Amino acid sequence: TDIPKIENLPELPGVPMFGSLFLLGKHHARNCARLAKEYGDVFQVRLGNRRFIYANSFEAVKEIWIRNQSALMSRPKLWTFDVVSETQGVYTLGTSPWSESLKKARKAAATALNRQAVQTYLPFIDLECTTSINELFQNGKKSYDIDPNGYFQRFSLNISLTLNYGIRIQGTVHDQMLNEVVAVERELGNIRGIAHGWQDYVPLLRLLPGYKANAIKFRARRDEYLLDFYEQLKERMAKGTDHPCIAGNVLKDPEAQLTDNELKSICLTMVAAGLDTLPGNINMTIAYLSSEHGQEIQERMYDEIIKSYPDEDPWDACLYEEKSEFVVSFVKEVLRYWSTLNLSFNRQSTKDITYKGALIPAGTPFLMNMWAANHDPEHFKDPMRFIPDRFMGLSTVGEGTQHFGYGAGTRMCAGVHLANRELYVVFTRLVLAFRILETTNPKKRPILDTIECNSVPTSMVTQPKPFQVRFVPRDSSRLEGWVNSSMEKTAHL
Ligand code: HEM
Repeated sequence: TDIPKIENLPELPGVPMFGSLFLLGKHHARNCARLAKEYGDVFQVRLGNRRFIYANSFEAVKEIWIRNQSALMSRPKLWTFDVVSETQGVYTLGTSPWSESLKKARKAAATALNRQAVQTYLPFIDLECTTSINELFQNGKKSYDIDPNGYFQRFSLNISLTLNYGIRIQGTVHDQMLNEVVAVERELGNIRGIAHGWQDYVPLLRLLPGYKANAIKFRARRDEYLLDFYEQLKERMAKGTDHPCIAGNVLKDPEAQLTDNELKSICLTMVAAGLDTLPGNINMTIAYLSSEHGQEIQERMYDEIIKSYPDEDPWDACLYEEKSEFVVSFVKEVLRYWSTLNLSFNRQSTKDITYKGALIPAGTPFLMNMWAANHDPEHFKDPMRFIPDRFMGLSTVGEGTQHFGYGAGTRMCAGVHLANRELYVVFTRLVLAFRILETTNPKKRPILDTIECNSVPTSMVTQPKPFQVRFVPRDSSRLEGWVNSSMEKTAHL
């Protein structure tokens, strides 16, 4: 292995050349959680010729990712993803190893995504959320049974495009560009999945045709739409019709502190970052809400929302203030329960770390088994149950990390404020607008197991297997009123 065996730290059994790849199979998260019962919650694993440290409990993640955060700031490079980034010369912020340049680009992105900045994006959340709910409403008139996937992919992508380039996809969920971006980013997400490509760990496999060609093909398709978005922005700037946005601000500022590659890295990140994570959470939660327990949750949630906004219109007010403690707790439970990035993004240490007597040298890659930490029975009561009010009574400040849905420590998700507000608004409005029911066709019903629901188990992010639910408007004329008022308010965007 690249890193020699670490003393005083359990190691999973393996075979020559492949290490523990066969043992871990496609479901690293669940298999490691099982193996942790035998080998301890932190162990070393040989994946081909690379050595990784896996952390599989809430306490272990807290110890390594939070208490040792200054030592865990980098990301390892993997062969296939390197091919994707080869000619472009840039990584997304989430895949970049630590460097001064990354620090600058990350700071620029973090400023554009901080709590204050998110307040200025509320009209975009209003527009995109209304567009998706309205399309569900209109399509529901033809058939109540709908697969919600595309609706929230467009929601997420359009917000990213608006923030970054000042543009949005105007089409329906069948729009060609939307589907191209979703398909390509999904494949790139697969490539980044730790369990996906054994060629990352077994160099001999790289000689087989296909791996490199596939990565290059998807990289080329991504380059094409990134260029297209960039050109659209430049065209608008030339005509003076551009909207304020991250890329535009950098381009217009003669003293911009960012290089071309740093800007490119931000653009790449913005397009990719929320595209699967956010819809994965929304869609699996819609699936859950259609279940028997989901019916109870929807009724409680509806009452709680109405109670929390007594003198205001909740459709509008939920944009500005997260007044319902129940919905806030529900959102946290969504992130904990589904753990859609079930192995988070891997990290690499920049300094030695000592863990329970084991000296782990700088340069070692680490994997947070987010799924295992978020379902750790030592930390969470009934971890396998979805309990919407689980986090009620816990203040958002001073209670430490409550779940690891956004990772932890120095390289924690930079989009957390935006994502939290998006989830709060989407769930509040969905419950105000509809009763989400099970479809009458049993074959189209969702799989609700947090691991089995994933159509590509080796991917980086959970991609729900296709399913349908019924969206039945609670009150069509009220919903029409809400849609019309939001559309009027956001018409200028
Ligand atoms: C529900 C939605 C989301 C989830 C569950 C999620 C989760 C994550 C996780 C687990 C990481 C890795 C953190 C770590 O290494 O500890 C991450 C990184 C990141 N996320 Fe998110 N994310 C979401 C939405 C977003 C959005 C909407 C954006 C921005 C538009 C965003 C921007 C980023 C960036 C820039 C990083 C890289 C941070 C770094 O490496 O320094 N995320 N996210």
